[in-house]
Amino acid sequence: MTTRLLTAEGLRAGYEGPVIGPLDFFVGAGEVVGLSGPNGCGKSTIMRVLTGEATVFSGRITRSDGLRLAYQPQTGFDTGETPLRVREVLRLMDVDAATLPERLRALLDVRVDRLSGGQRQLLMVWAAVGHPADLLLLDEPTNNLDPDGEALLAETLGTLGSQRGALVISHEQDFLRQVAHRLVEVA
Ligand SMILES: Nc1ncnc2c1ncn2[C@@H]1O[C@H](COP(=O)(O)OP(=O)(O)OP(=O)(O)O)[C@@H](O)[C@H]1O
Repeated sequence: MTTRLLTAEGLRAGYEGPVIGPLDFFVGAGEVVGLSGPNGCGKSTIMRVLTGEATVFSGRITRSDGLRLAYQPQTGFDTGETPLRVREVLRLMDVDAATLPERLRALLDVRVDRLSGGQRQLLMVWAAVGHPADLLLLDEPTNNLDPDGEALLAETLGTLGSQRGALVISHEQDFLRQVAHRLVEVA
């Protein structure tokens, strides 16, 4: 049987009160699982349960022992006034620059506050993909990506290997169908 990295059972979660559930799904090692559903149905909330930003009201979500997570939030990150360069951000995030695709390696010495929207998105996505984590949480990773960036991401998710898994939220049905082994519909 596949090792389960993450298992949700009767999960009801949210903020002041539940906004999702009850929901059952799992992510096995070697699997990419897609989360789809309309705006506001609670897809990001599932990821926020794992980062501690949302609350479990009933049911549960279980991680495999010692599971390491990498999270690419939909909203991106703010480096504020500090003029960090791409290589410094990656170092802070414990990401090996050698794992980056060529088009991002060319940006290593650029200040992150001077990246274009798509370059910034590529950086966020590869900060998660390049992190030595067992489970990748990618929230709308294709936002702002051009077709080459999207193809590169699809290819990378296809070669995660048998030990790692990914939970991917996307409104792009074609992309999800291409990368996901299974889809979970969040109503
Ligand atoms: N911090 C918060 N406090 C209270 N309610 C919130 C908070 N964040 C999100 N919500 C609400 O929870 C519900 C689910 O939001 P969530 O962001 O999980 O949806 P989503 O499916 O990811 O949406 P989208 O596809 O638009 O990104 C929405 O009704 C939203 O208004």
